[in-house]
Amino acid sequence: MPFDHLIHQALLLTMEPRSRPLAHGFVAIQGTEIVAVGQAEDRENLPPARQYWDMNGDLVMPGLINNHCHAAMTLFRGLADDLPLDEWLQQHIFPAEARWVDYEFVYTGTLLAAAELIRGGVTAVADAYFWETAARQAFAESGLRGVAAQGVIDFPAPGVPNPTDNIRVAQEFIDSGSASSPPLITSTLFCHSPYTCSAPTLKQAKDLTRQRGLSFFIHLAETRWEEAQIRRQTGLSPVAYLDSLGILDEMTVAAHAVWVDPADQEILARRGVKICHCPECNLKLASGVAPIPDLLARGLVIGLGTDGAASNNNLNIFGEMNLAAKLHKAIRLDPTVMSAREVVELATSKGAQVLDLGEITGTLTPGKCADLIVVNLHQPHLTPLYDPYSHLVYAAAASDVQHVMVHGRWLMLDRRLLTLDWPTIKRKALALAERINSTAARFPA
Ligand SMILES: CSC[C@H]1O[C@@H](n2cnc3c(O)ncnc32)[C@H](O)[C@@H]1O
Ligand SMILES: [Zn+2]
Repeated sequence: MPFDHLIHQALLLTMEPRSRPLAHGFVAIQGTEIVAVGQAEDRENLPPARQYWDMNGDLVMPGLINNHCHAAMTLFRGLADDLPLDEWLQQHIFPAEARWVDYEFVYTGTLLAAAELIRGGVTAVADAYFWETAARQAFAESGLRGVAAQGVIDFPAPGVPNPTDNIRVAQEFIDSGSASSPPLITSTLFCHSPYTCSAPTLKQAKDLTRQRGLSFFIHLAETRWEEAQIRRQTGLSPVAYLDSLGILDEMTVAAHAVWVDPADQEILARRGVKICHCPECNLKLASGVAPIPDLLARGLVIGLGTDGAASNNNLNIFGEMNLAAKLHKAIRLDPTVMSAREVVELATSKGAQVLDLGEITGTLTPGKCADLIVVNLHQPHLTPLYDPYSHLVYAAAASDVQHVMVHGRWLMLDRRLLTLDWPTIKRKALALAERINSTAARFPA
C-alpha cells in the first residue's frame, strides 16, 4: 500500500540523541505518523508514495516548540515598552486586559499569533491566558499542536470577575477540553505566579492538575522584586516556598527561573521540575539572566519560550535560540557553553519533553507524529553550509522557514498559510486595535 508523503532529497536533522545530519535524507509519512526516516540508499525497500516532495537539499527537521506564550497578547504588542516587569504588568497590561480582553479579543489575537508562529516554524506551543476557550478554538483551527492553559490568578481577571471562581473556571475549561477538544490540544491551567496566587489557590490548582494527570504551569522566580516579595512574606525563596506547598514535581513547568540560587537549583533538580527559558523577554524587561548552563548541568529538562508579544515583542523561536546561545557565553565569559546543537535540542526534543509530548513529537522518529519544518538553505546568508546547527542558531531567520507540517498536514507551503485566512485575521486585528487606540484612557493609572 502506498504511503501518503515522501519528503526526500533533504538535509535531515532527526534530533534524536547523538544523531548526525543526514544528506539526501527522506521522511515517509502515513496519515499523521512518520513511518520511515533515512538516506537515499535506504529508500529502495519503501513502497511508493501518493505525493513526493523533492526538497532539493533544503533542511528538514522537527518543528520548533514554543514552551511559553500568551498568544492573544499579539494585540498588545508595542502598547507598553521599556518598563520593568512590575510596572509594565500592574500599571499597563493588567488595566488594558481588564478593559479589552474578552472572547473575541482572545480568539482573534490567538489566530494572529498562530499565523506568526507557523510562519516562524513553530509546530507546538504552550499557551496561557484568560478566556482560554477562545484560544483553544483558534489553535484548533490553525492546526497547531499545543497545550492551552486557563490562567488562574487571585485578582479579578477577564472572564473571571470573582477570583473565588478561578479554580472552578479552570476545572470547567479542562473538563470541557477532554470532552470535546481536538486531539492536538491538551487543556490545563496556568497559575500566574507565587505573588498573585495564594497558597490555597496554588495547592488547589496543583491538586486539580495532579488528579487529571496534566502539567501545571507557573511563572516562577522571574524578577528580583518577586524574590524579595516572597522572602518577605514567607521567609523562603519562591522555589523553596512552592516546594513547601508540595507544588513542585516532574509535571510542573516553571517559566523563567531567573532568580534561582544553588539551593533552589538543587530543589528544582530533585523534584524534576521542567523549565522554560525565555531569554528575550527576560532581557527586555531587565528581569535578569536564568542560570541555564547550571540547570542543564544538574540534568533539568529545559525548553525555550517567547512569553507574550507584549514583552518580547515577537513569537520567534529562532531569536530565542540565537539569544540562548550567545547570552550565557557572554555572561560567563565562556564561548563553549550552550553549543548550537544543544540549543536546537532545547527548541525541539527537549521542548517536547517539557510539555510531556516527548513520545509524540520533538524528533523525526518512526512512530511519532509528522511535525516538521523545511528551512530554505538556498539563500546568500546560509551559503555555504558546514554545520546545520550553526546556521539554525547563528545565521537563519524565522522567515527562512519554507514549509510547515503538523500531524501529517501541511499548515504552510512556500510560506503560504493553508489553514488560516490571513486577510480576515488582519482585518479583525486592526479593528480591535483601532478601538484600543481610540481610547483616551489607554493606560489607566
Ligand atoms: C495567567 S498567565 C496570563 C497573565 O500573565 C501576564 N503576563 C504576561 N507575561 C508575563 C510575565 O512575563 N510575567 C508575569 N505575568 C505575565 C499576562 O499579561 C496575563 O495577565
Ligand atoms: Zn508569561
